[in-house]
Amino acid sequence: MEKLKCVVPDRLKRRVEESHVDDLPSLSSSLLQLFLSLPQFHQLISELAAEPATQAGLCGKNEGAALDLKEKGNQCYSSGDHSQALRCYSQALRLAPIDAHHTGKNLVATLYLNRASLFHKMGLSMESLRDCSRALEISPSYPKVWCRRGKVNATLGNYEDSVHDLSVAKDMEPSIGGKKQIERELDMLARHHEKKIPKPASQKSVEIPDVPSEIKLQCVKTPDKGRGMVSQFDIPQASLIHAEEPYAVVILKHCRETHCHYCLNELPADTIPCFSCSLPLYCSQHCQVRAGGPIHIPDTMVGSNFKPTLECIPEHKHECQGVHWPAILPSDVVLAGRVVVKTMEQKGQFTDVPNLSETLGLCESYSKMSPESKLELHIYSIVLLFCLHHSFSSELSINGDSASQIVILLSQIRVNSIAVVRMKSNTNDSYDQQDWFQNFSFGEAEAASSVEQVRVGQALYKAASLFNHSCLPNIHAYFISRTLLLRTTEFVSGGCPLELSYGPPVGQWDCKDRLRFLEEEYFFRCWCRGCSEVNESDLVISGFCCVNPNCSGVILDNLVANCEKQKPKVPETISNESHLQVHELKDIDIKKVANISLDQTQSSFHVGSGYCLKCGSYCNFASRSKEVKKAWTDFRRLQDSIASKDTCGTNLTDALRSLGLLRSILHAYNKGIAEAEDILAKAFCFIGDFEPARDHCKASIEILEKLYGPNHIAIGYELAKLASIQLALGDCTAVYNINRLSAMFSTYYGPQAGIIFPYLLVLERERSRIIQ
Ligand SMILES: C[S@@+](CC[C@H](N)C(=O)[O-])C[C@H]1O[C@@H](n2cnc3c(N)ncnc32)[C@H](O)[C@@H]1O
Repeated sequence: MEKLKCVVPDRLKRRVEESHVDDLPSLSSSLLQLFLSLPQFHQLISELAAEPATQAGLCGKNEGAALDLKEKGNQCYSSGDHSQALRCYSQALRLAPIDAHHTGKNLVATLYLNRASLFHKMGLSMESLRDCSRALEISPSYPKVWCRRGKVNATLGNYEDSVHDLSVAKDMEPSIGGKKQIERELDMLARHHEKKIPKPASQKSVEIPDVPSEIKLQCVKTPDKGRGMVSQFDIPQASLIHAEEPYAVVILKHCRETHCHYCLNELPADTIPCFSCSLPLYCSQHCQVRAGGPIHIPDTMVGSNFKPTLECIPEHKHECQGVHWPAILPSDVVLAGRVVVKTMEQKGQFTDVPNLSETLGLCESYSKMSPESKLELHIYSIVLLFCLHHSFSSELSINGDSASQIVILLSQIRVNSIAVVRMKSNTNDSYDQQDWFQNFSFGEAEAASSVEQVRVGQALYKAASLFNHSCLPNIHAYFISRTLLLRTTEFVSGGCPLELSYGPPVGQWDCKDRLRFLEEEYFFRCWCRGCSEVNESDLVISGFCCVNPNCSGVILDNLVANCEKQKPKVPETISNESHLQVHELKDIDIKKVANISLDQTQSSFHVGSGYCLKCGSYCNFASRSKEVKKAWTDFRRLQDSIASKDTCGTNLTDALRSLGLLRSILHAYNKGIAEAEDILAKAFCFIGDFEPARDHCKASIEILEKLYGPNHIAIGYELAKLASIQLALGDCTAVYNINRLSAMFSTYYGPQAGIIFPYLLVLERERSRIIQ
């Protein structure tokens, strides 16, 4: 990419810099001419798009490597290194061509059989059963697989299935010795079969609820946010208002080895690879078929030139010929490829990239992008066009019009695609133990109740792209597999905009940071209520306290003050505003003073770095900031000592002293104090001193309630930690906090709360135990 950027002459770079959407076809055409004349461009395309000449390519199948891994897996199995054996077999499955044979057997079927035997040995019977069935689908006349599946079914208590499988194995087994061995298995099975054990429950499948028919949404034109969605009628809090499957989706690179490339859920141990390339991994055949297409394999294909038959229009199909580009190009470019292919297939035309703006109806951001980003879009659009020409349709014309359509699409993806996230949650079996809370570890509770969301994919949802952003959102987005669900987090009256948060909301970041994030990521100046009206959270979140001990005012730094001054609307009444976030600030008059101070026509106060908004007293902001920075080194040290499981005696004392300092310098609701209190809670839990841990956790929550409002989901995660500490202390007030967090989670996630956040179920079980 950098090499291609460098060869673009300044004259063309200037054209890119000044270009608008209307200029794109001729500009794309000029860039295309340029690249076509460059040998390094052709070299790049052949590396990305040509099928690997040798089987050793990055994404191609590789029989030799698969056989080596199979051997290594067998050795590890024999020496008892089960986890390494599993890695070897799974990697071999990824590399083995579907038509490869070894010692007269299909290699893939043999690998599934070997992995099934390993799973059986490891006690993973369901995984073993699934692998046996996969092997039989490929090679239905493989007696060893029938025999293994018979044994696994016996372990699972599936008596009839077991007898059936072993009987088939016996009939197929060519050797007398082998037949006798299977007969012995059958006899043993009959002796041990006293009573039939019920089959284990099949894998959990999550129902996606329907949006109630009375929820009617409308797309309207707004004065400063383009189109937006509103409700036609009043909608109660916690209502599901929208559910949508993605138009296209792609897994992020860092999740390729850990999450299913189709549904984006975490991978089980018995992963399934793609039949045609070595890139994707799937959690089930269901996902593999949807992504790569079903496969029908005759058992009699030894030595034949077998090519798998791919049916329907699976999304990975055009990328899966062992070519490198899906592994190398950025995720949003691969996503663009999927969108182009899907659109062309839907239209049934394969020569020109269709007019995507018309087809998708999404807003674009091209003109607002930096010259550097624009040039990147142009280069990627041409590269992608060549890759699609090679892997998808050789009829696809390579011209300025098609390339410019892809430039627009890439700019649409920048502002309309949604990150698919998963909650990082520890579903450790130890939660099932009765005495878990007696052996409580804050680290475990924190991992379990972690607020951390991991981005696993990037997707385009056509209808959901019409929802605008607000830093004070009234709807919440979450995912079940790849389905996007939107739920109201408050009562929304008919005609009101329905807006979700594209980034950190009010309470998490101050206004200047939010504005910068939205400008950089989505190219717009946010005009939501949180960024256009003064709110208390933004004033105090990074504020300092007044030097005057009798004043409860707040002192802002220069950047925050400037940002607040630019808010065009300062609400005149404070107490009657129903939507205000912070209802019970002790020093509510900060807001009144802020309103006057920030409205420069009415105020004689200085609003700038170092002046108190309430009394106008001045403090040396720079020197106080330095003290705060220094205090934070103590908290970092404490965090490090917890992370390295050191005893933190002096570090804890230093951090406690620094908390006092922070409290004397920062405003009482500064987010930094909440973070410091949280670290202290963790440290006290670490040393098993739960009472101070509880107090620090509560102190942190009190501040967060002021910043986010009392019912925000961010408080829910903190309440999960507090309730865990209270349970460890045998403190029954945990019940109150569990009730609160249950209510919060069902507002945000409805009946799926326990799936999204499994730790909630653990806490609810504890609550039932206490109440009984
Ligand atoms: C995903 S789209 C939302 C639908 C869009 N308004 C439309 O007409 O298609 C995102 C774009 O909407 C606009 N937008 C969304 N929220 C906004 C806000 N709070 N303030 C200003 N513009 C906003 C921006 O132009 C942004 O790039």
